[in-house]
Amino acid sequence: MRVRDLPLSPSVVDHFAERGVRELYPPQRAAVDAGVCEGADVVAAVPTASGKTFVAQLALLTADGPGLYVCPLRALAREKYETFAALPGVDVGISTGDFDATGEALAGNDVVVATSEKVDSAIRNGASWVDELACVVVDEVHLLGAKRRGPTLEVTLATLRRRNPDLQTVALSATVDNPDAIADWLDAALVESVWRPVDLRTGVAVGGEVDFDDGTHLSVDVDSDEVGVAGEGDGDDEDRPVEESGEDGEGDDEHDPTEVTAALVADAVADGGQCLAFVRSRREAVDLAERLAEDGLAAELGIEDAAAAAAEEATDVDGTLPGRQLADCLCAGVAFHHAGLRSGHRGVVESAFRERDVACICATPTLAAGVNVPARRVVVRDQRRYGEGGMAWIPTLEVHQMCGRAGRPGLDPHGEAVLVADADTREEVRERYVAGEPEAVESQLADPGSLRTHVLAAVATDFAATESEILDVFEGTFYARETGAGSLADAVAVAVDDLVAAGMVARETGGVEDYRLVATAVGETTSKQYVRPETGERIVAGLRDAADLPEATTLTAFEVICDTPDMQDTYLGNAERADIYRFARTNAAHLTTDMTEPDDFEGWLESVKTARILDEWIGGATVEELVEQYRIGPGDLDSRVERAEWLLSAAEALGETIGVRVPAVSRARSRL
Ligand SMILES: Nc1ncnc2c1ncn2[C@@H]1O[C@H](COP(=O)(O)OP(=O)(O)OP(=O)(O)O)[C@@H](O)[C@H]1O
Repeated sequence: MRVRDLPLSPSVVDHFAERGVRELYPPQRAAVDAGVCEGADVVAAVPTASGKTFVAQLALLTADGPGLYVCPLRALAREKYETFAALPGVDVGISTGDFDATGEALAGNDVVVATSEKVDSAIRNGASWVDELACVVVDEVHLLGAKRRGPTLEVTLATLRRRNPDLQTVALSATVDNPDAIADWLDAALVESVWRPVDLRTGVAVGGEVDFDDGTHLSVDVDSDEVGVAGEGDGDDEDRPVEESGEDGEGDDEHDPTEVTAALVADAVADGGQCLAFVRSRREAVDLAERLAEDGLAAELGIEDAAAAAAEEATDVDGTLPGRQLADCLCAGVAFHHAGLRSGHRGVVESAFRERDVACICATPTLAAGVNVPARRVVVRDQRRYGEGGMAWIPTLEVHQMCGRAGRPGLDPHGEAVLVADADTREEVRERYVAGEPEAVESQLADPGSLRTHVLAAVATDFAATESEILDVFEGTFYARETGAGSLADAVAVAVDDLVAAGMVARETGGVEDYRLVATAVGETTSKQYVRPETGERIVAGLRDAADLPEATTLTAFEVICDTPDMQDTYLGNAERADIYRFARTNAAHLTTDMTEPDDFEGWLESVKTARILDEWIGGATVEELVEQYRIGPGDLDSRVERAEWLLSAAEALGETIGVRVPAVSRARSRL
């Protein structure tokens, strides 16, 4: 099937032809056969990098009105926005920030690219453009199974479909175990395929010997003189401490996973190929990159000048320690990539890799989630990482997404993914990740925190005034389709009680169930400001306490907003604990929490650390100084500043709602 035979304008056909897209890939053809160009609801579950974006574009370009492309990650939204904006004659808008705005400016666009949080927020704030949509495309729909994002995604999609029964829904998924359940939920045709534009072979390495699943074998020379650097884990999820990782081969360089990885990378680069190497934590990514930088990969690939230019670009972003480390690695043709890097640095790394100015990126699994960086060989050095219950195997779905980055269409005869194991883990690694199926997607809507948030939103937007009406709102969710909305009844009742106790919802007498649920003024503001009920409650209490302090300062304002579940945790190392403790004691007069009060003292001290960082930031400290002093990633600082702006603006709105004015809040916000 040819692109020019599709119902697309000639300029759009030319646009695709210029990018080498003339014939449809088999899964794309299947999506067309399923009616994606004629308004049909379609779920496409296909491997990484097999052309899902084109299916999205087909649906959006042929829809009978404006389209919405919902994307789980902001970094990805920007990339997709640029892809769509390049289409001739299509007006594209993007909406990823400003949690409390309706985004009415988006109304005139043909296509809007947004995160599900943004769409949810727009709905809560009464945006009318969502009712005009003809088509919604949800990318990475398997993220329904993610703890916080998943419930927002399914409730938002259910709400859009309830408000607009003619809405065409197209959902794109990685290969998962139950795509039929997702298709069932959306009453959509299922396109399921394992086809890939480049064949992928996956192998397990023990020492320098790799056995691939297609029966082929590869031997690489592992340098047994090197002393491995894997050994001091520091942080994942991504910045929590991790148990030592040298377990797989300490004292035996032949099996040191880092040296095996280095040998696999060197082998691919010697053959002119680029690599991605995945490790469990940020620290490991930096350590591995620094180790690989010793191997002269830039010279091997003949990219010294381009590598030096990429390093210069990285230096231009900032002068922080991670920035300098990155620039040094880039000079040697190697990079690292993780969520603690600033988006500017991540952008330099991604585009340098696409331009072939970097031989290898050492990354945490976040890179595998959607960013388009195909490589000849992918090496997954770590398959276990630290989680809530200790070291645990990484989900198969995630490892498959990493492996799926192997193989560049038209350039490589096949992609290669290698999982580094040892003699003891070889079989388990093979069974889990080579022979094993990815996990099924499971709804997380029953999680009490998520349910409280979405119950409050349903009441505050007047979609529901009784518990049974709340269940009606949830009727269209994946959870309800899988287990029946009725099974949520008890959990919804608990959520309502919690919200009443928190002063977010009130029971007014009268109505079909003898009472009506209404949002209190605080509940309404909390929902509109897009903060969680627990955050709203903490801010309200904090503002009242702050108003009673002899002198509330900007530190007070930051302490209040940092001690909420909507602010990210900031890791507090052993060495810093005493210092932050002293800081809290010295500044006790400016804090709303007495040191004897918190149930979770550690958590509160972490909040004080974040508050202190933000207070120093508005006091004029540079990114370089803060990164150095608090061992925080520059990207982490950026994201905390951004969240602080949002939470301070929510605090101002809540202060207005309860009639409590704390000038320090506005001062902190304007200085931020
Ligand atoms: N029919 C086609 N012919 C040639 N190239 C194509 C075709 N369809 C897509 N491509 C190219 O294949 C590459 C991967 O496509 P795309 O990014 O859409 O994959 P994806 O499935 O969305 O990946 P991800 O798993 O990252 O979401 C892109 O460079 C795209 O231009």
